[in-house]
Amino acid sequence: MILCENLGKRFGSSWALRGVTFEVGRGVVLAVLGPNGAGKTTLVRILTTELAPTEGRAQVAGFDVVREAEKLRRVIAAVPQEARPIDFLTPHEFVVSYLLLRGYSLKEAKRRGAEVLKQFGLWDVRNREIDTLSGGMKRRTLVAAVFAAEAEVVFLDEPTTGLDVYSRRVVWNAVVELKRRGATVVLTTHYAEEAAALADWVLVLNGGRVVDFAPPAKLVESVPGKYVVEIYGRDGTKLNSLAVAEVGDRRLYYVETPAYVEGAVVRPKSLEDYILLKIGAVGGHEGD
Ligand SMILES: Nc1ncnc2c1ncn2[C@@H]1O[C@H](COP(=O)(O)OP(=O)(O)OP(=O)(O)O)[C@@H](O)[C@H]1O
Repeated sequence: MILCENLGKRFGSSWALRGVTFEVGRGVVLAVLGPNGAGKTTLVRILTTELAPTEGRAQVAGFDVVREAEKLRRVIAAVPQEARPIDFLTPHEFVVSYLLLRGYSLKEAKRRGAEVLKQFGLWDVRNREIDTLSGGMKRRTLVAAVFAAEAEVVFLDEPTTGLDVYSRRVVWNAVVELKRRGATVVLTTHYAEEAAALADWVLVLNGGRVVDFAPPAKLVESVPGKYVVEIYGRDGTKLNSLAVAEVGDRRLYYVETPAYVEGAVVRPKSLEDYILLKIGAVGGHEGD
């Protein structure tokens, strides 16, 4: 359903993406993880036909992103990173007009619109001007419209950034339902727990290169030990740890068995630990 071969994008003299190769099938949720500037948005922009690659090739739903861009646009839907719904419309008007633009009849657009506005907890505010809604509700309106469109491939670039815990889960449910319907979903995120909760496959980018491409559980497995002892401003060298991640004065010790240290937090390892160890160690945090 999505195929990239040696995909690269250069801006001026620097490469935002280089040598990106991977393939995912239908009904798969792919999370793209990586630090700021890793190339996540550039990849999504190429796959949604917004940007042309400098080298390599990519296919989405059987269409080449350059040569068959027109056809491809009909079977995908996307929420770009910083997109906002049109302010002077209401959520109802916005969702219905989005569906009309995508070729739904007015009757179908209204029916489907009502369905998703309820599902996304926007029914009570459906007739308020979007301008008067909170940032999270605006973002939910946008995701609701894209979700309503029943596209074959859906791209969500940081769909839950800035959302409260309830709204985040509303979006998560939408992703699960898209997958259940057989859609392929590409999701960029900075939240490891989001990727762990939703993704079948994770593409990890750093500095424009693929660092890993694997199911989330495999990435967690690659973290040494079973537990993490997090200590702030103190030494934990007596813990016999298998690996250590350092974030300023905070040290994370990866151990086989949980150990008690005063003032420490002990927890099972997670996908976040994979990122801290693998990306934290090699990554540059541009723009942080
Ligand atoms: N239009 C552009 N012109 C020049 N450089 C660009 C352009 N778009 C992106 N870049 C550069 O390409 C690199 C990758 O950027 P991209 O936005 O894809 O990263 P990202 O992983 O989405 O980052 P973030 O997590 O901060 O959103 C960065 O170094 C960025 O500065």
